Amino acid sequence: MARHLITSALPYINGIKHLGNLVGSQLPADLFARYLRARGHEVMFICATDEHGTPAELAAARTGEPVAEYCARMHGVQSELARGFGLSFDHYGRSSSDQNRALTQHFAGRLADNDLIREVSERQVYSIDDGRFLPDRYIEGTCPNCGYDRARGDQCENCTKQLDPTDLIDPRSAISGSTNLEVRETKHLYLRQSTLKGDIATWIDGKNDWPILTTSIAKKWLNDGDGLQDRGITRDLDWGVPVKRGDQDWPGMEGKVFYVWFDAPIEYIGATAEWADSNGGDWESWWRTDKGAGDVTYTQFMGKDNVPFHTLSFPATIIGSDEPWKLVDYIKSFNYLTYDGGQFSTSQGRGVFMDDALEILPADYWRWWLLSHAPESGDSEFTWDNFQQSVNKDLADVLGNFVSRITKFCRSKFGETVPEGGEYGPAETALIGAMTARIRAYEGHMQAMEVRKSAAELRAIWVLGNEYLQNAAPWATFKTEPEKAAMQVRLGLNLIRLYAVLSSPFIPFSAKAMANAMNADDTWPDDVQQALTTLPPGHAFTTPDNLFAKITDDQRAEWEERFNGTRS
Ligand SMILES: Nc1ncnc2c1ncn2[C@@H]1O[C@H](COP(=O)(O)OP(=O)(O)OP(=O)(O)O)[C@@H](O)[C@H]1O
Ligand SMILES: [Zn+2]
Repeated sequence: MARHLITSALPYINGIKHLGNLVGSQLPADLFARYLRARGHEVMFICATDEHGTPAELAAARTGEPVAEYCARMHGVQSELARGFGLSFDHYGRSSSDQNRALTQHFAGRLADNDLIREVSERQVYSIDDGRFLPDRYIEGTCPNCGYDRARGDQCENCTKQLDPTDLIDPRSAISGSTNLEVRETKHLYLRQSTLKGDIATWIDGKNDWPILTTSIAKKWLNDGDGLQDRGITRDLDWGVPVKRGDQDWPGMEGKVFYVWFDAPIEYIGATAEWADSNGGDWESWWRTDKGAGDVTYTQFMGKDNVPFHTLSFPATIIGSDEPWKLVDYIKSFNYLTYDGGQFSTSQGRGVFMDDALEILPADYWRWWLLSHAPESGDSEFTWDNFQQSVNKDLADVLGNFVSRITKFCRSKFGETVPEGGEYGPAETALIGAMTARIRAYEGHMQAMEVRKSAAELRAIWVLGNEYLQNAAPWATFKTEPEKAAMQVRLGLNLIRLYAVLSSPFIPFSAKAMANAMNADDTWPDDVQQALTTLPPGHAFTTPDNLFAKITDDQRAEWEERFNGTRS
């Protein structure tokens, strides 16, 4: 048994996540966590909402709630949806927690002690009417690059150019619209990442087994242009972790908070501390190599835009602290899922969002499609047509049909108990051989986090059973050799149990329904031949309702229409 720490990129708090967010981080992390648990490993699976930063404040301002209340409410909404999708977090925390606040201040203090923080005096736009600075998205104006008149202080959405608030032409406050602005001097803390460049480069260079997507992004930021740059880690905002040096005040930094990207990854640790505080566990044994985390394997999951922060900034914080914190061992990154010829977009409400998805179909339908089409080697596209085909073929025709045929046939001829009699012949021996080879391949892909290959292998395992059933044809055998038919059905019922165990990381709800129907445990099939005798003659089962309903053409057309615009 090994110990595995798994984290998913933190979903941002300002709204409900879309299917792209789900398949780019939380869902594959859940797949891996469920697989490792099924193999008997000790797993700590952590996620949390990322709650600081200007988009949260602006979203709260739109609903009229105080930002802390807005975040608490949205955390509740996201937790509920996570449960609905079967995301099996050991803890789903909040980056605004007391634990994260203390840890963030602690890291900043350590970095300062190690001379890795410098103070920079910079010019920022100040709104006289609002009585505050206007960082990032708090300011809008005309883009100096393309002339778009609603560019934001951090980026122009039209031409994607990264901006500084002082670059904007005709700037105005995003809060009040006021143009009564001036540029004022303000002091900020910068993390001296450039000093750590050598250490980080050496660390990345040692990661030969990481996905190329991960290392290529890291190396680009490390080496392109002037190389790794120092980064501002504070902001003139109210909402966030107050700037402190450990538990001491930081002279000159009064009223400022840490930048959201500084405190968000620290919340992986913070959320584990939250877990420990509510469950009585030992969080340090997962994170401190001097306190038991030496044997932990740590894997992170995220979409490609989050890679720089996880390969450079967060490691700079960890390495720079010069304390024995656990560094990530493997970063599984994803390309983007696109929606029907365009991008998923939270700000524009484009695509399918987690709440709507669960309203129209059960979670397993989405889990299966998303994981079997995960954007691993390149972007992948969601289309309703592809979704319908994949659900109908893989889930309904292959798996669902197998379960239904075996159980219904058995019930009609032998009753709802596993029948006895008959001996394996060559067909069964061949099946067990083929099944064993495929299951071992499946394990290899799952261990390597090859999500699509794992899905393809699982599907092939389902197909093997279907082909066996088609050839064995117990409904025909029964007429002349009832004992042989009994053996075939017994094997089929045991295959259902086997499928429940193997499929549970992908489709946990349906797997549970299958296991419940078979009154079976969830022991992993280390020995396939033996696993197929788990349900002995006389063992009672119940015939499950149809596991999967097919998506009709009418439904597909209706949903295509319903989700082809944007939602507010
Ligand atoms: N279309 C996508 N496909 C795959 N992963 C995505 C996609 N969009 C975002 N992600 C990933 O989803 C995770 C959660 O992201 P987050 O909640 O911060 O939203 P985001 O990146 O701001 O996306 P959006 O701008 O669409 O709201 C991150 O790991 C991010 O990289
Ligand atoms: Zn522009």
